[in-house]
Amino acid sequence: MDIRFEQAEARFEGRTVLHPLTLTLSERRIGIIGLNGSGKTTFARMINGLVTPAAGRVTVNGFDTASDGEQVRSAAGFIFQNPQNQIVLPILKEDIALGLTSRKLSREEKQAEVNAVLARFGIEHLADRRVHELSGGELQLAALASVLVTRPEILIMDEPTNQLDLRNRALVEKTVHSLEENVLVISHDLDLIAGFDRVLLFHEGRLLADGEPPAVIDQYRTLCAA
Ligand SMILES: Nc1ncnc2c1ncn2[C@@H]1O[C@H](COP(=O)(O)OP(=O)(O)OP(=O)(O)O)[C@@H](O)[C@H]1O
Repeated sequence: MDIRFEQAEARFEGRTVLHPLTLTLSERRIGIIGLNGSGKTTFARMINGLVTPAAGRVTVNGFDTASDGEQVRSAAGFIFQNPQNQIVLPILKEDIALGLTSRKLSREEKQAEVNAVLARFGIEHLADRRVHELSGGELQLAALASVLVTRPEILIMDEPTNQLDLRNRALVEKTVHSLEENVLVISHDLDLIAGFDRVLLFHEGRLLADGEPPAVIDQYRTLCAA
């Protein structure tokens, strides 16, 4: 994984939401923290081209997010804050199969891929369930499965444990730690990112701290106490 921000800036309606930022990301587990409205989601969305820079550029494995959207999105999958927003079809296995549309696979091969990804998260029993009937934790795992079936190298997750009870939170945490993919996680759950390789702290649209979890988390606590 090679993600580069080169003086990349984000603006909405003329207002700078992320000030020009230059950095390279290559670590396997990266946490993104900061107060509400500090620019975390905007930063994450810039990585897979959902937000394109108003100035500067962002590249993923050498592909420019502004001009090579397709390559960028196939390398970097995004799991939204509300997973129900990204599930399109009513039955889980059909929704997951949708992610395989662009691959030239037979019906049987598609079925095998869907089964494999469901098994990976221990949710085979949910294959025929209606998505709107799933619990928050099940939905979170279903969203993971629907993105990972496309085999992205990088997985970006926006507050994956936010609405979960302790049990489902533990389940999603365990899953995040066991993923082979490179993972970037925006989270207010400091336990989740404590064991990560690198943490980025955003504040008022700027990168305030960047380093190993203990020091950056300490700085965040100081900021919250101020
Ligand atoms: N599409 C948009 N149009 C206008 N303003 C936006 C848009 N998206 C984000 N913003 C603004 O950009 C700023 C940063 O928002 P962002 O969602 O990146 O913050 P965040 O750190 O992820 O916040 P939270 O923890 O609350 O999810 C906020 O002031 C927000 O109102």
